[in-house]
Amino acid sequence: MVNEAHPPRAQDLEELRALQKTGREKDDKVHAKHLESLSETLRSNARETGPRVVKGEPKHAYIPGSPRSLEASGSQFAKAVSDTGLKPVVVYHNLTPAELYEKALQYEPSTHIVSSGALATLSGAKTGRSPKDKRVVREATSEKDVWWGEGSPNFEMDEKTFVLNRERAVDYLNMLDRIYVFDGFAGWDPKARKKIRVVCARPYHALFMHNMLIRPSEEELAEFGKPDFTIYNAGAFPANRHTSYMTSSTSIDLNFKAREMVILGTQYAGCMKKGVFTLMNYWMPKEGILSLHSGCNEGKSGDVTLFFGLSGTGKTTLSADPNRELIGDDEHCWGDDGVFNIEGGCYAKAIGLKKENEPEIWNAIRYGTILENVVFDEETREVDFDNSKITENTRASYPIEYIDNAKLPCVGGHPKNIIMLCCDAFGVLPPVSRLTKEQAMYYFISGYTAKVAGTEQGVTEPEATFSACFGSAFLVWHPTKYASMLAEKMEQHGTRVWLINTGWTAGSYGVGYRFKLRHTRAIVDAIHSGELGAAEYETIPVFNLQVPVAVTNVPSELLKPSNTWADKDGYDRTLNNLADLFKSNFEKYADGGGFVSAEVAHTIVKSGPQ
Ligand SMILES: Nc1ncnc2c1ncn2[C@@H]1O[C@H](COP(=O)(O)OP(=O)(O)OP(=O)(O)O)[C@@H](O)[C@H]1O
Ligand SMILES: O=C([O-])CC(=O)C(=O)O
Ligand SMILES: [Ca+2]
Ligand SMILES: [Mn+2]
Repeated sequence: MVNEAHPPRAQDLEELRALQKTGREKDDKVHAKHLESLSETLRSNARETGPRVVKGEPKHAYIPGSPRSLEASGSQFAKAVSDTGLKPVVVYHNLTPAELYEKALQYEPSTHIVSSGALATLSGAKTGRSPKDKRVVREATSEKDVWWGEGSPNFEMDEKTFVLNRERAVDYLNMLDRIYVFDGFAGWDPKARKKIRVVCARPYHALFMHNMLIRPSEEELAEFGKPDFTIYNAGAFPANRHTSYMTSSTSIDLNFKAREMVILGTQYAGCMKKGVFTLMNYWMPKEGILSLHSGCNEGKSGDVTLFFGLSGTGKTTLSADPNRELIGDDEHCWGDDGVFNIEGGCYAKAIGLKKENEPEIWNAIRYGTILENVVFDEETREVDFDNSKITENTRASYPIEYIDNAKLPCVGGHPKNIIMLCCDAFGVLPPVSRLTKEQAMYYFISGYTAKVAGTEQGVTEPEATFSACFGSAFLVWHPTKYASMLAEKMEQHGTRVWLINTGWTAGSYGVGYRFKLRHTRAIVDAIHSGELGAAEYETIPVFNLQVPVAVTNVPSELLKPSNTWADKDGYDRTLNNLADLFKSNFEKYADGGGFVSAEVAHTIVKSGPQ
């Protein structure tokens, strides 16, 4: 029976659908300004003006003779269009997560919704950063500031080659049916923040930067204007291997003078966030602000802690603390007013994630969160966080406010404590030590961690990594520039420094085991409660590190690794071997790098292992 009491409000389906959505009047002037600015961003080097940029679905942008109409007529020449001047570019500017979900699900075959509501996707062949393919343009305005040569992460490129790669990326983007732009900020201090524009081909990349940058308000977006820096992400398109300097089909190129970055041949989203970080590592020290690869949180009394550490050492895991407000998990600046986060979101390692161990991160994995390269059940859409079939480096990207006790805005006072994290797979460094000022410099410049050599069967030898300032891959200036700024700030604010090993004990990887997360957390709690500031210490040999005799909720025998090794000779040998690795790594800093005197450098060297 038809219910005549409720006659339809619409006469046909189209009318019915029109009733479904409401919209607000948009300011035409703001709209036109955005289109003009987007067109300028997409201008190729070879043209006076940018392409015709339109908003809305491509069908509205249909023009006779365009590649679309050729495509519609079944022409085999559909894709063979060289004249981008006649092709309109449909640009989606600062879409909301809901809109980006829809685009991703519609156009990206590898993108799915999982049971928590998060968006699972694949980054393609590259599932981690490509530091060897990162290049910095050598040009007059920045040349003298940049750390070049041996040990530096900044492989050079000339301006001409950058233009070639930029053109390749821009042409690729202009030929697509639809592209995505996200405008946002880097840096929570309004005085220091930079306007970042990301142009990309994949909705997933736009959602990633929506999560990772600081999201502008409607007013801020209306007044955004010219960006300070633009990222062209053409990651699905390879670099031309015949171009100078290209060592592979991947190329990530930074140009400080042009204020641009070009990504070719990698879709791993982390490249974009660490590109922004590299930029800040160049710009911030120029303004007297120290940028750091670190997590950050704040206690109830307003005491701030920075967590330094290389990838996988525990910055994200340990900065998420139920008793403390999260300021950020990966990139911070320390200026005259205190600290501020660079980012608007977190990028957590997801491998082995368990609700019991990391409830804050677990709960952040929901609608709006991107899950990169995870494996899930085809029917139930339950994620198997233990599965590393695609990569060990599975990741979750979410806005910082998805962590319940995040502090917004993400700023804090001057740090009371600095915790330097390492994951020592050799199993010889103590779970916690208190560092002197000189030791703090030594361990900061050394930037030690040791990874397990690989996930292959039978490979048990850990591999030591020394990465200056716990993030050499992202540095622009010489490491001693950051180190001398850190020394000055710590001195001025009386910051205490601790070294925590979140890695192995009772033997190297393969024999011993990784410190339990609950023990590491108990150590962090003891630092924050003041317990370790007042504790009794003894000094262990070779590294001359001061180790507490007792820590609440940590078995005392764990505090000195020599206690936990069954093979005592093996312990001594491994300890001395690691000391030698530290010493030979530090040789290159013995002269102070021009930023600290040779005399100061000498006292720092003396504080390392002997
Ligand atoms: N004792 C421990 N302390 C800290 N983390 C531990 C410990 N034991 C295991 N882990 C695991 O180690 C990993 C630490 O990774 P985390 O994401 O915190 O690294 P990160 O320092 O933030 O690196 P990145 O800069 O790459 O983001 C997590 O997967 C965590 O579950
Ligand atoms: O940059 C990335 O891809 C992840 C990260 O935080 C790091 O490696 O330090
Ligand atoms: Ca992290
Ligand atoms: Mn990081």
